[in-house]
Amino acid sequence: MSERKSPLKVIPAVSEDQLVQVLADLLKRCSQEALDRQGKFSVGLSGGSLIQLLTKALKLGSFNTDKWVFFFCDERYVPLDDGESTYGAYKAEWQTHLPGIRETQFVRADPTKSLDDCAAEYEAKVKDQVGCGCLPQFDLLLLGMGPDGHTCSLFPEQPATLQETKRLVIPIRNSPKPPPERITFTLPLINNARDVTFVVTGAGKASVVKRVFVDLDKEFPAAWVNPKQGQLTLIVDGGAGKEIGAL
Ligand SMILES: O=C(O)[C@H](O)[C@@H](O)[C@H](O)[C@H](O)COP(=O)(O)O
Repeated sequence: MSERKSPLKVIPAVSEDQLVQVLADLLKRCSQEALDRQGKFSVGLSGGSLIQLLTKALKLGSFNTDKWVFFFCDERYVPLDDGESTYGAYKAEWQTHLPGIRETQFVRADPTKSLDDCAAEYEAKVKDQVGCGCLPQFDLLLLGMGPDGHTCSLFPEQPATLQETKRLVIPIRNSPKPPPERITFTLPLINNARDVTFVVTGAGKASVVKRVFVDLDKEFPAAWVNPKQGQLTLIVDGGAGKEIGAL
């Protein structure tokens, strides 16, 4: 077990409605702080169940999102119109439910480039648009966690990815979860964010939630998320939080 740089804030939710409300409250606080500070709000998105939960939270909050910019903490290396694309999934969902969000507010990866170039170019986009010296600082990263303890596209089977110190976005080959090729944020970028929030649901993840967030078991990539100065938050439902006494 190793120390956290800042205390973990656990927010349990008894129902999906409550979880969506918690997420909306978080977005309200983080966006307000960012807009007051720099007139722009940079958010890193993840895929999976977060897509629909976030969509519901954005609808609930009725936010003015004009100055919000959306990045991808990881992305599958597939064409943008492929059913597996995380960007594609957000685009489809938000076109229907949040038509006020413009396509230009997404900072997308370019899968027409080679995988290495795609990752390097995405890093350049992050540096250019999030800025703040040589190590960009996101206002908020929204992360999911798989039952294997992966987060972003940092998988337990590929521990070398956790040792990256220079590159902020790296290519992933042979991902244990399909599709095999991806790009992902690395720990230096993730751990430099002002707010990092995991949203984890389902009883199937209860034991890994305990091993990651209580035991800080470094076997699991999610346990390496430890913001240097930022706030780490875990939003869980009753199932995912049941072994940490969250509810
Ligand atoms: O690219 C992917 O394969 C997914 O984005 C994946 O990394 C997901 O974020 C986690 O597995 C958590 O997903 P759930 O919240 O749906 O379990």
